[in-house]
Amino acid sequence: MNILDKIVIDKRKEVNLKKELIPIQVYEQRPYFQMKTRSLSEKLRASNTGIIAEFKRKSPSKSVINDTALVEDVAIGYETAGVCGMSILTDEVYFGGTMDDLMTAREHSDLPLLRKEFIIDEYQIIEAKAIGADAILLIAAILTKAEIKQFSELAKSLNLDVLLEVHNEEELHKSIMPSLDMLGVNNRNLKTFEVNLEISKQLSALIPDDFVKVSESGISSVEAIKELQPYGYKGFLIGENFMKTDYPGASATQFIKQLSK
Ligand SMILES: O=P(O)(O)OC[C@@H](O)[C@@H](O)c1c[nH]c2ccccc12
Repeated sequence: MNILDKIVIDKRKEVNLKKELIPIQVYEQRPYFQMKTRSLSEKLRASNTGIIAEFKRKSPSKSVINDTALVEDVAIGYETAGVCGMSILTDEVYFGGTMDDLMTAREHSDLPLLRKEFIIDEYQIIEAKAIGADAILLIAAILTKAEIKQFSELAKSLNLDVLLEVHNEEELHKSIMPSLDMLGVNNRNLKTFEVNLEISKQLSALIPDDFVKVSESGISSVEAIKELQPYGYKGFLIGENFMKTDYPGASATQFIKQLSK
């Protein structure tokens, strides 16, 4: 069994348990549930840099990346750096994130916030809105076409932006539908952890122009972004390159300065 299959099995158990503890109606009463959301895709479209910076403590591929940085410091740092949005892992078992991380970032910043989660149930989308997210990630590798449609339409009805992530042509073909805002190409194969930026280049021509194109993972230099921009990419999701440093916000500031030159 690959790691992605394992994560999904655990996630189903986790969500089923949570559903019994916290009914959806409770989430629908939360103040953030009524909050006006900020559009990540519009911000990317209007930006010349397009950085989505991630808060990631650890990952199955790298183990610990940063276990001392505080999410509030990083959120403020990223916002000061001028990123377009912040991605926050809320998976605890494999990525060391929590829903509290997202709520803390929400309290300290006005950035569009992407809930980075393995979404396999509508419940997690309601939850995302209730904790203050502006956008959700959907991963084509773990969803059927019908689920992608159902989940993205629910997200749109809550005014959440949708970033749909693919890693190959087959996933891309089953995913293209009007209820998505952003199409992300993950340069990392979630089953083998192999990273290759060429995947973004190869798939770019197959993504219709109505979607904001995002290149995800393994981006560690300004040069890499300059290389991807001619392929139509407007968004760049960067985690480890910032998080592996002592001051992720300061690293993002340096990076964006260099990119805007
Ligand atoms: O740390 P990196 O290599 O810059 O990658 C960030 C982000 O793209 C990565 O964390 C990611 C992309 N898709 C995911 C899906 C689930 C968990 C994590 C991810």
